[in-house]
Amino acid sequence: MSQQRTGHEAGITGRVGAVTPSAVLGSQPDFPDLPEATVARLPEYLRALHHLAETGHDTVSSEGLALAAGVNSAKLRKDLSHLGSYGTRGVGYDIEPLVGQIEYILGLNKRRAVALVGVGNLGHALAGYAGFASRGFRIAALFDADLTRVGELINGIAVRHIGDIPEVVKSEAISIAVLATPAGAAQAVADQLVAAGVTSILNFAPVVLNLPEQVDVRKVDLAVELQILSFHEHRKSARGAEQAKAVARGAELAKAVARGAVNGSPAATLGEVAA
Ligand SMILES: NC(=O)c1ccc[n+]([C@@H]2O[C@H](COP(=O)([O-])OP(=O)(O)OC[C@H]3O[C@@H](n4cnc5c(N)ncnc54)[C@H](O)[C@@H]3O)[C@@H](O)[C@H]2O)c1
Repeated sequence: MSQQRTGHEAGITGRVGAVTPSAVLGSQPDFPDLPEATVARLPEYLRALHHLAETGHDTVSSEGLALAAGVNSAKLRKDLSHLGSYGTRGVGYDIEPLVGQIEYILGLNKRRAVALVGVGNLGHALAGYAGFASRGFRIAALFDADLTRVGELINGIAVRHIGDIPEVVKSEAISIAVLATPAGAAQAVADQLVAAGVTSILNFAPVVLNLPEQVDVRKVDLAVELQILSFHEHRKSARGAEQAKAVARGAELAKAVARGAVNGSPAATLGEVAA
């Protein structure tokens, strides 16, 4: 699933100084100079590194990590060099410190409380997803406007009414919210969340949110992903058709050459085929 920025949606866009391993792990953390595409790949490296650590590895080569993360190894080396991590020739990267570095950069060294608004089909699935906890997030609150849903327990968390957003966002120190309401309700709910103190929103509703500049919004749209795959399918079939035509033309050409060789006038027959 890819995530897209729309309108003023933001991520880490600025290049805000360099980082060294000691800056990451030391007492005076500085913030790294990271292109946004690198930021988008860091979670993949982290996932792959966790898996490698769980399967008993202490070190990994750049090729091994690139393969596990599904990226090109030159890109991976460049990304990790932004963190001041260059690996050791012949050994590769030490997994544990690299995990620490990436977690620090992604702000995952503390578990973040997340609110989810709109506990319908999608919201239920998200609220029940165990993967958030293992990746550093705690679903701290669930909200819905439908009173019949209020009080329902999902993974031990009771659904609250959206009227409780200000109180709960404050008491649970929530800065990130996931929006899974119908499109028509999304802007008003986002405004409520922001007024309560939320500063980052993961928006699943198919609508562009208009929010203050300082609020980071990421949009997830599976239909857009399918449309992109549809483009690739279309291109493959168009190319396939062209290739089939080229093969047919080649076969005609070969026949013409053969006929010409028999008749003694290949140039004329080649001209006929080309036409
Ligand atoms: N991004 C994606 O890939 C993707 C995939 C599926 C669905 N969606 C979108 O996610 C949203 C939810 O889809 P769904 O199938 O779960 O819908 P749903 O109708 O099952 O659930 C919507 C929930 O939002 C609640 N709600 C309505 N107004 C609200 C408000 N003002 N405040 C709080 N809660 C409110 C409803 O009571 C309901 O529980 C839709 O916008 C849908 O288009 C996105």
